[in-house]
Order: sequence, then structure tokens, then C-alpha cells
Amino acid sequence: MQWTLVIPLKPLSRAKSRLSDTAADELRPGLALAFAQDTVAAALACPAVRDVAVVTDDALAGRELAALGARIVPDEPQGGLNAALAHGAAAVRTARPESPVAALNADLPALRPLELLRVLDAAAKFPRAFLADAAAIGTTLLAATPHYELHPSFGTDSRARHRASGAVELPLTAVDSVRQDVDTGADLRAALALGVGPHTAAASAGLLTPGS
Ligand SMILES: Nc1nc2c(ncn2[C@@H]2O[C@H](COP(=O)(O)OP(=O)(O)OP(=O)(O)O)[C@@H](O)[C@H]2O)c(=O)[nH]1
Ligand SMILES: C=C(OP(=O)(O)O)C(=O)O
Repeated sequence: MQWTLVIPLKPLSRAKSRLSDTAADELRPGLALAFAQDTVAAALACPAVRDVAVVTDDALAGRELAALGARIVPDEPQGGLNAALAHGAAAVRTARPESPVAALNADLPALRPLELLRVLDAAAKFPRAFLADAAAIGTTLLAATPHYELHPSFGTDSRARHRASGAVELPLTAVDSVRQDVDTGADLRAALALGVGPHTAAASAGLLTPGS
């Protein structure tokens, strides 16, 4: 199955507020962009991914992610994360009604294409399926196969909500790079330990010193 991924990205100036104890105000927009660049590049390198649509109103991020090969969809609803995802999925299905679609967070800087392949192949067996994040509280990926709506319910405690909505939780092991979202300094440290993409490696150089 060849998937279209929908990746939401809020304006960089407002992104990653929970990293404020790790990265200063003037550094966080660049970090958020780097996370998104590494996420999009790894997603596009996955053999099960046909294309990537990024829902964002950020002009700089739009240019940089389009340069990597993503389609940019303006965040027309202006209604937050789930409205942006539903809008992106609808745009995809308008163009290709039979397309399998999956929402993927933009903050997965350690994402590995072959781990994403395993997740998407597993998701292909169910109408709707999701992968819990590394903290086992949230969600990093929510997938819907053809003829099924995504019905995204991301945000705090989204794992329980997605499960309650009928989506099947994928019980995969060894897909840490798809689960490791970065919200806090501890998350960034965990992602760096897994191995991040080049944009995040450059943007985070010097941020976390050993033992800090
Ligand atoms: N297009 C769009 N994307 C959003 C919106 N809100 C959040 N996102 C994206 O959804 C994902 C998860 O978002 P959050 O965890 O709420 O926000 P964050 O910027 O990653 O981190 P915090 O500021 O620390 O909450 C990230 O990829 C965000 O960029 C929105 O209103 N529109
Ligand atoms: C939006 C989510 O992630 P975050 O932890 O980045 O808020 C989520 O887990 O549904």
C-alpha cells in the first residue's frame, strides 16, 4: 500500500514551547524547522510513502519543506491541530479518493524510513490504526485505509482517545524512531541517542552538554 502522509506544523514562532528550558526563544523556531525537515526527509525516503502533505501557514517552513518534495497545504481552518489534520486529509482525498492517509507528527527527528515502513505495513491491515508515542500517552501516527476517515484526536492523552475511537493500537517493537517525538529536553536527549537527521544534528549542536 502506498500512503500519503499528512504532517501538521504550526507557525515556527509558536512551536515547541515545552522546549523553553532547553532552547532559548531565538533558537526554538530553528529547532522546530529542523525537526520537521528531518521528519519530512525520512518520510519521503520510506518505500511505502507515495507523498507528503504538510499543513502549515509558516512561510519559511513551507518553502524549506516544499524544497524537500512535500506538498504544502495552507492551514485554512485555523482551528488547531485536529482541524488542520482533517483539512489536510480531505485535501488528499479530494485529489485521490482511494488514498490511504496517515497523520504523522512533525517532531520526529530520529525517524528512520524502514521503521516507518514497518508501521505503515502493519497499519494497512486495519481500517484505522495508530502508534503510541515513546511516553505511551500520546500518538505519533494515525492511519486510515481507503474508504475510512482519519478522525484525528491528537493532543494530551491522545493514545486513550484514539483507542476509544476504535482505532487499533499497533503493538510493534523496534520502531522507536517512529515513537520518539520531541517535546522536552529529555525527549531531545532520547532522540539524539537514537540518532537524528542532519538538520536536527546541526540545529541542536551545543544545546545539550554531557551531564547537563
Ligand atoms: N497546522 C497546524 N499544526 C499544528 C497546530 N497545532 C499543533 N500543530 C502541530 O502538531 C504537532 C503536535 O503539536 P503540539 O505538541 O501541540 O505543539 P508543539 O509545537 O509540537 O509543542 P508545544 O508548543 O510544546 O506544545 C506538531 O507537529 C505541531 O507543529 C495547528 O494549529 N496547525
Ligand atoms: C499532539 C500530540 O503530541 P504532543 O506530545 O507533541 O503534544 C499527541 O500525542 O497527540
